[in-house]
Amino acid sequence: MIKKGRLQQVTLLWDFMRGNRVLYAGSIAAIGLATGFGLLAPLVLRATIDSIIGDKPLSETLIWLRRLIESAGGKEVLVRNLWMCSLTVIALAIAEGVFQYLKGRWSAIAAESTAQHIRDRVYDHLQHLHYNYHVNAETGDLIQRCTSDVDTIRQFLAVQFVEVGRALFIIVTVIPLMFALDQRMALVTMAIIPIIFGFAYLFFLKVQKVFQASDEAEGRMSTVLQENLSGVRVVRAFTRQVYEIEKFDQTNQDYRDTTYRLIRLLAVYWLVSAFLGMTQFGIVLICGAYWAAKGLISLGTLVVFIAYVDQIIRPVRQMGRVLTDMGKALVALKRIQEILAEPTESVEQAQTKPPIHGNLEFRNVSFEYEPGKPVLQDISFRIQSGQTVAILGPTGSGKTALVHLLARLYDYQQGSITLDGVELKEIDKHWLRKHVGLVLQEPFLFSKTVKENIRLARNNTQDAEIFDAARMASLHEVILQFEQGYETAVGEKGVTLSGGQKQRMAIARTLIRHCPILIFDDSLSAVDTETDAVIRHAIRSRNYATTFMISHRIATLAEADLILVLDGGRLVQAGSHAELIRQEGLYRRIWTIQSELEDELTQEMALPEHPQNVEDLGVRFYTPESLHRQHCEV
Ligand SMILES: Nc1ncnc2c1ncn2[C@@H]1O[C@H](COP(=O)(O)OP(=O)(O)OP(=O)(O)O)[C@@H](O)[C@H]1O
Repeated sequence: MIKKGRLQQVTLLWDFMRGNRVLYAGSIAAIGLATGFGLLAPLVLRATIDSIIGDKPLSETLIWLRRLIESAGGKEVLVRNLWMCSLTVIALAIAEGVFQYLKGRWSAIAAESTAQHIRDRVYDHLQHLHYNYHVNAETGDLIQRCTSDVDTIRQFLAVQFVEVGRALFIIVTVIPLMFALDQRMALVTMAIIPIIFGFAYLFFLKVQKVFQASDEAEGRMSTVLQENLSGVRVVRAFTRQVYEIEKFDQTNQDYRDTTYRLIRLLAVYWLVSAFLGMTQFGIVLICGAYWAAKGLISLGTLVVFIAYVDQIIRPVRQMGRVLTDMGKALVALKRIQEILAEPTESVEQAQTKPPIHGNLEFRNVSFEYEPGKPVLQDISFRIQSGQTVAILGPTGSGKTALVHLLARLYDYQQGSITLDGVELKEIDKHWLRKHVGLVLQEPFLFSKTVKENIRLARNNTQDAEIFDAARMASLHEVILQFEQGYETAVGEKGVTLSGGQKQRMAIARTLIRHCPILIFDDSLSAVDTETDAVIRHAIRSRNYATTFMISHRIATLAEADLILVLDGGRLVQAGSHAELIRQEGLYRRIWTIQSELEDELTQEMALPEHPQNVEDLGVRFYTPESLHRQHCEV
């Protein structure tokens, strides 16, 4: 009985084959015809040996062969023109070749098209999965599923799938034909076939597990490789090369070992099945020769059975390979099915698309990523459209979580958030995200030009608008200094740019969207204090958006209309800068430390013997915010 999981995979494969099923059917028909022509040639030889060269009556040959012989002028004509028999055999071989070619061509086209269809579908599904899925997914493993797993399915469909058609064709044609020719010889020809088939099936069961292990080992190796390449700068900075090399070596070795096991198993399979096949051949030869010598079968019949034993053994031996590749394809299908089974971001019915101005109210909002582990608890505050809210708090206090809720990247479990009076959960997610500009903590730049990277947020943005946004992000002058200006290519993740430049580019990219709600998640951390102020003022003077600003730098937060101080997921303080420095609490403590450090720094820089270059003072390393982080983490 087919297991439920396997049935689902077969159903999925059938679904993937949609649009190409006629081609698959065509290629199965072609392989059937090719096999058919291959089977006819020995029959022509038999008639030639037994009834044209020999003296067996024509009545003993198959009816259609008799007709063919008669239409060619009968035995007398053919015995003088044996080349006609040879020509028939050659014509049959050509016909077999043509249909083999058609089978190969059609199945390859269908398989390529199916693979394209699978990749499209998986990619499309990945685009619609929940944000959290991508946060937790291993990119290397996902890439492997979208590429090498799809290729495994493609190979199975292109080569082995139609082989099943050949095997079926042989079962329904050759076996009855053999019994019609000679029952004893037919039984002898099939004596070992069940053993070969049983062995192929056992091998399939064994090898399937090894294939899965090999596939998983490859996935682990790809993940290590991908993570290492993405984080190569961290690896270098922490001189972790040796550790990373050892880690890669380990996964690489695991992959090699499982692949070795696989190769060993395959080698054993081909060896044993070849031995069984040759034994079967030997039995046919010995019995056939013995019965032919005794006159129980004709020489032509012996030739036919010698040809047929090979015709049968080849696909039966191949069955092991077919089943193995099918096992591999089923494993690959299972891994693809796992992605497709992941629920996409729910597209709730009757979601509203209200005009968005940016008046927000949080009422007793609580949120957890995982059940039982609250990240935000009982958060309440209210802000008007166009106001700026600053969020301060120790690492892990829930600042990012709070702004994630605003874009509905996650939904809160308790309380209520209203945007312009409408409950946030009732607003269409895509509509909301169109109106919320989120600059992430770690900006990602694509391997495109500077201009393309900024335009990414809005396709039809005019150059003038891009320049304007870059000016607001204090980036325009910097870009103009690049050799090719806005046409400069930035590598994957913008390796040619500094951290601050990347952050400013991400800001410019968000600004061109003119969203009524803007969120800067610690997006100015790599920018120096002065540029930070310039950017903030430019944004404030030109934008009327409700702005959320997460930062560890008091100078960045001080001008906000409302400052929220989070600690352990709770809102411990809220108010303006003036109000908060009058209160005992986290905000005043951080402000005091940062102010003292700033003063010390100013004094030191004023001393003539000290270098004037801020970088030389190591200021980036000892900035108030880095000390604040240490303070907050205590
Ligand atoms: N996808 C996630 N799944 C489960 N837990 C998460 C997830 N993302 C964050 N967390 C946890 O939620 C808590 C709050 O994280 P959050 O990123 O909001 O903190 P933060 O205040 O922004 O910190 P930082 O200043 O370091 O950016 C942390 O304990 C973090 O480990």
